[in-house]
Amino acid sequence: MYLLLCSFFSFYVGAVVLYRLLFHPLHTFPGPVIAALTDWYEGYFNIVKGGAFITELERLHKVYGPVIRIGPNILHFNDRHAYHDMYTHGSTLVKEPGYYLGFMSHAPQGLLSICDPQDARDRRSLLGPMFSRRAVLALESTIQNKIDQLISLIEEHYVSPHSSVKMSMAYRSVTTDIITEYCFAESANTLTPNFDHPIQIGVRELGKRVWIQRYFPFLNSLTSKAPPTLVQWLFPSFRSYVETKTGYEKQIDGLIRNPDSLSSIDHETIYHHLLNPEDQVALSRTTLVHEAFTLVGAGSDTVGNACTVGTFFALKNQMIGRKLVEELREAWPDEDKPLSYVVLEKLPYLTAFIKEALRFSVGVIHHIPRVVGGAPTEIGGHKIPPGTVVGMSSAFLHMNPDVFSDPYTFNPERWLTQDTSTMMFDFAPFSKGPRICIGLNLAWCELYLIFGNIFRKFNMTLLEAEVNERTDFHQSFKSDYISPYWHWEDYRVFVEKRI
Ligand code: HEM
Repeated sequence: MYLLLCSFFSFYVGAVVLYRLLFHPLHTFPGPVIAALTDWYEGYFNIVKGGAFITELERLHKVYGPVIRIGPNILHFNDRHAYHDMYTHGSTLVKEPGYYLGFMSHAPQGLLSICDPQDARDRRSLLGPMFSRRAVLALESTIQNKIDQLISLIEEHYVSPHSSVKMSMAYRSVTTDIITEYCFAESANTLTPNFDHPIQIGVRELGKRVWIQRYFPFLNSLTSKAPPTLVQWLFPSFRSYVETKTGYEKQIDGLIRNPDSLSSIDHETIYHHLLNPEDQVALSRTTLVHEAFTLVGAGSDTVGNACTVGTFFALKNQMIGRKLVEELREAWPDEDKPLSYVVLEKLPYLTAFIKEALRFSVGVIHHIPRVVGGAPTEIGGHKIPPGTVVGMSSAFLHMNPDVFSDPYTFNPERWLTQDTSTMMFDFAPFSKGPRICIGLNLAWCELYLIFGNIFRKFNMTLLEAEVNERTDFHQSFKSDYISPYWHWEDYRVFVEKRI
């Protein structure tokens, strides 16, 4: 019996190997043999090598060319035309459920994980008004208030030659407080003097487990079904997740019990749009909790990351920092009076700087996988069979020397040239097409206000000793945990008040 089972198993494995190597519709695409056989090729780099698949992709494209087979049924491209075929014009391609329901297994009913195009359109139509430019301008003062809190904390605790600020944590604290206040009119209040609120520490730690969650989503189902106290006891690092979830549930339960209380909330929130939608079925309590997790997750680290990267390069290259400050000082002579977003966004150097920060910080560094629909589709000049999973990390788009000359140099000046249309077409920090980031208006506003205030009000100096000079994409200076993790991101700065 044992022998029979072994023979059957060997026969099965042999047949799968033969099929994947010789008969699978993707068998003519180049790539490592092991990747053609198993999805665990990518899994190995993601989990065992700590987010190193992005570096491996760079190597593979050098060896095999612009299109490579990175899994039995997955192709990765390094070709700007392919990017636009998949995302910009790719409304027929849909999100790949295995990926989204895996890494978002704590919030599968939130917008980010919705794969069906009609369902996504429905949800976007509910959330869209909350994140329109008009809505962002209407809530600008709530964003500015949080930035004022950040400025006060830095002034009170760090304007001294004896202390320094870890900017990544300062930025993540302010962006978390902004997104929670903006969405719920209830800030998470993570802006604390040491910028070490447990939510911040927890999120960064849990972020590094995103690949475990992606490949073993059932672990999340288990923890979400178990009593919260047991989860916290078994996994102390889940504490902030459990507490955050309980906080969302409390607010949502209160609103469901007493919908009239919506009118007494300080300002418009997502619940004004999501509770009792006019032309859609009411969203369940679970869906509301998942949406809250999605918006906070998508809207905090991303902006914090762009701020961390931009500040690093503005301080590393003093010329960039000087130009920023000169422009800000001229436009904003009295720093005690706030300067509005609509004025800041007209400043050419600040605008160029923010675009460069977004280009360099990439946004979402992992390729965002899409599935080819019912008919073969042309992508980057290749006929791709239905059912194939395709993708391209926007790091390859942003670091393409044919469009962004000397791409590994952080250079805001590139955006000050006459014609930036080709660069703008390939500028995709928020992705493109029907599933483009829904929070991009809010993100731009935050970036102008945060950079504007920080560089106008403080003179910052990088603690050189802590800085790893490597900023090119060919070295292992970054990790792909869906968001990028920069190995130098924990740099610290000395701060002086600018007079
Ligand atoms: C610099 C800041 C930001 C960057 C670089 C960024 C980047 C992105 C990218 C690349 C996507 C596509 C992801 C995918 O298809 O898998 C996305 C989607 C999304 N983003 Fe952002 N984002 C930023 C800020 C925000 C903010 C402030 C919010 C707050 C509301 C937000 C909410 C979302 C949501 C809900 C989605 C899913 C949209 C959908 O699937 O239809 N993002 N973002």
